Formats: sequence, structure tokens, C-alpha cells
Amino acid sequence: SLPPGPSGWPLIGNVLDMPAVAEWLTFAEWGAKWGAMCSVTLLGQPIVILNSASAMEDMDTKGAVVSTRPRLPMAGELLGYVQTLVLMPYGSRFRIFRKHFAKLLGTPGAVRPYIPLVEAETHRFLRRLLSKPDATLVSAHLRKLTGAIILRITYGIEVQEEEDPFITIIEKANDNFNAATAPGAFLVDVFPAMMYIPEFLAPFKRTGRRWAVGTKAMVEAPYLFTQRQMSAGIAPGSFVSSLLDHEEKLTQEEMDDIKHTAASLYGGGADTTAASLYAFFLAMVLAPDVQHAAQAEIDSVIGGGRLPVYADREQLPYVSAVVTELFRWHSVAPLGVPHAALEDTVVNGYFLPKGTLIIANLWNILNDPATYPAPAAFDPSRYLSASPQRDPRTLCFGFGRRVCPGRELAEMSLFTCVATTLAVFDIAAGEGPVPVHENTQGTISHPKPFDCVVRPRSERAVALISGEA
Ligand code: HEM
Repeated sequence: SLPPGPSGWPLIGNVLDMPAVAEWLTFAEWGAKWGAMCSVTLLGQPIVILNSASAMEDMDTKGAVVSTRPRLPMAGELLGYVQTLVLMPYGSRFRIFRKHFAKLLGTPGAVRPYIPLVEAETHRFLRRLLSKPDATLVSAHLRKLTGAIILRITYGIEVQEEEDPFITIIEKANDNFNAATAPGAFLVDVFPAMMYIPEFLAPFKRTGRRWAVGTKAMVEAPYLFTQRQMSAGIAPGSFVSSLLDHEEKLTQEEMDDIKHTAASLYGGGADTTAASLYAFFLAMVLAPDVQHAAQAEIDSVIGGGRLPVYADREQLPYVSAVVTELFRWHSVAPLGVPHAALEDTVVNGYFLPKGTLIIANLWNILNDPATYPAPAAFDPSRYLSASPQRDPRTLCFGFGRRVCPGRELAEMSLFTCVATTLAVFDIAAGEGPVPVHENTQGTISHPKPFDCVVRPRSERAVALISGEA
């Protein structure tokens, strides 16, 4: 049978038990009651929830069998996201996309060429933060930073200081994606047969068609820009330009794969990394002792004469532990991205029929007090004692064949931003009540907005930021 879980009603199953918000908290309660691998059924659709690291590892052993994605007609088919990696079903095209990703970002060696680019974009971020340190703009500055890094790696596009047209197009599409995948937002995801309803009777189809224009613009506009730059002989090196270098030898299908792999990079990488970095600012407000300890390490190892760089990582173990703790403390994807069983399978003695949805409750796994005592505390020293706690990187990126392919770039972006920001800025609480760490709803979850005060640490820091030192 399926793993145990709350008993439901005939036909509708557990529909009435499903929480409307913060699903990860209710799922955690079910885990405590029914076991780390528990299940519910929604209108006949079985859903297995993984509430512990070992349950996720057991699932991991099934490899490809548990590595397809559920069918989501709204975001996948109507908006067109099934063409991008995150919603693509397991199969040969999926493997081509993953190969592109592996070559581009799969190892520390593969991402090494991007170090100067990540550092340069991070310096631009520091300058924006210096000129507009308002708490309400921190999140926007971070989105611009992570978007700029991905656009340069993928297309060789350098973003404009004011409103950048590509970022505007892509963020609009990503907002549509988030709205389309919000739990319970579109009934057609529960009843795919609704796809047969003619459009004049189905408002969701009209919404889908409108939003699909945004997806198309996101996929086409930056790609066309790079193609034009290549024709003019002025395209800088990038993922797209290197693969299109011998365009005449590529089939239409291969070019289409390159175009959609490129689009998958922004969707997977920009908002996730920005969410993690926004959590860093919150953590510094809530844990001033951690901030002071990290700054003391930077001051003693680097001194005030330059900004830290990625190559300093080994010499900055405490700052590195801040990054490690960031991966744990704020769940960027509290419920990961749902997997689905490709065929009938048995895991831990439980039967999962083909099509079963598999959800890893990453929030709960990363807040498990047995692995991480006092999990709500932001405490980098967890990883620095003689018996360090488990590296959250083995958990926060999901599992199996769908494990996040952007891990190395995430690491580099986070370290560079955290180390340089701490070197030159103090981040303190604002005047209002002490902020609380809470996740926003959505597949990609940010900390809820909070007040803070960001100030340069000294005149010397100002000179470093503005490049005059
Ligand atoms: C803090 C940073 C990040 C976190 C916590 C994170 C986390 C995740 C998680 C949990 C998944 C779902 C894995 C699963 O299905 O089991 C995922 C998938 C994915 N991530 Fe990341 N990610 C981050 C950064 C990035 C970056 C920088 C990129 C690319 C540049 C990226 C690209 C992707 C893509 C394309 C997928 C879909 C993979 C697939 O479906 O096969 N991510 N990520």
C-alpha cells in the first residue's frame, strides 16, 4: 500500500485536509504523526511526502523511476514551461538539457571562468546599495545582481543600470510562472481533462494564452539579441554564443534545445539565489554577533586594502560557514519541485503507483532538530566544531536525477556577495519591531519583507566600493 497518512473522504480523498498556506508546516506535522514517508490522496491522485533526509535518500536510490515531473497543464502546456528544464518530463530531451547544464555549470572547474564576471557584477551591486541603501530596495538590488550574472553567462548581455529591458521581460514571465504554479490556483492542473473545454468557455485558457506571450518573449528576446550580436561579430563569449558558433552545422531541433536550455538558466537560477541573499540580510539583522565575527575574520585576513574575492574562501572559514548556514536556514524551495513516479515502484516496502507525486519537505528536513539543534537560530558555528553538523548542501538542492544543476554557481554567487557585503557594510535592525523570519508562499520562497539599515563601515569602505581605493 501507499505510505500511511491522514484518512480522507471517499472520492475527494484529503482535499479538505490540504492547507492553504505554509504547506510545509502541515506536512511536517503529518510527518511527525504518520512517519517520515507519509501520503495523502487528492481526488484519486496519490501524493507521497518525504519528511526526513533518510526518506529522501531512500527515494534517491530509485533514480530515473522517481525523476519525472507531474503534468501541470497551466504552467507547462499553456504557458510553455514544459519546454524548459524545470517542468520537462524525464526522457531524452531532458538528458540533453542536463548535459548542457553539466558542461556549463556542473563542477567547480566549469564555473571557474565566471569568477571575474561574478565579482564584477557583485561590485556593481555594492555601488547600487551604497547609492540607494533603502531597505525596500535591497531585494530589488539582489534580483538585479543575480539576474545580471545569469544574463552575462547565458547570453553575454550586460544589464543596464536603470530599467533593463531583458530583466523586465524575464521577471514578468517568472511572475506569471509563479502565479500559474501557486497551489490550487488553476483547477485544470487537478483535472487535466479541462484542457478539452473550448477556449470561449475556459477563462484559464485565455489567461494562459496571454501569459504565454510573456514566456515566448523571455525565451526569444535575449536569444535573438545574441544571434544579432554574433552576426555583427561583436558577441562576447557566452553559453549561447559558444554553442551557436557553428550554427550552420546545427539542426533546428538542436538550436531549439540551446534556446530553451538558456531560458531554463534564468528561471532556475536568478530568483533562487536572490531569495537566499535576501535571507542573508535578514540573518545579519537577527544575529549581530555572527555579523561581527564574520567581519572580524575578513578584517584580520584581508585587511582594509581590498575587497574579498572568491579565491579567499579557504582563508575565510567563518564566512564560508555563514554561506553554509544560509543554505540551511532559509529554504529557498521549501517543498523542492515536485517529482513524479515514471512507473509503478516500491520504496521502503510501500507501493507507489505510476504518476504518484513525490514532494520533499525540504523546509522540515533542514529544520530537523535531531540533525540541527535549535534550528531557528542562524548559527554558522554548527559546521566548525570538531563534530560538525551535516552539510545542508546535501539536502537543500533536492534529490536524484533532478538535483539542482546550478549548485556551483549558487555557491560562488553567495560567497562573493556575502564576503564583499560584510567587508564594507554594516547591516542593522531598523526602527520598527524586530523582524521575524517567515517564508513567502510559492515554489520559490523569499523571506517576507523586513526593515533594516545598511551603512558603509567607514570612509575607506566607501572608497573600496566606488573603486577609488
Ligand atoms: C540558493 C540557490 C539555489 C537553491 C537552494 C536551489 C534549489 C533547487 C531545488 C530544491 C531544485 C529542485 C530539485 C528537485 O527537483 O529535486 C532545483 C532545481 C533546479 N535548479 Fe536550483 N537552486 C539554486 C540555484 C540555482 C542556480 C544558480 C541555477 C542555475 C543557474 C539553478 C537551476 C535549477 C534548474 C534548471 C532546476 C531544475 C532541474 C531539473 O528539473 O532537472 N538553481 N534547484
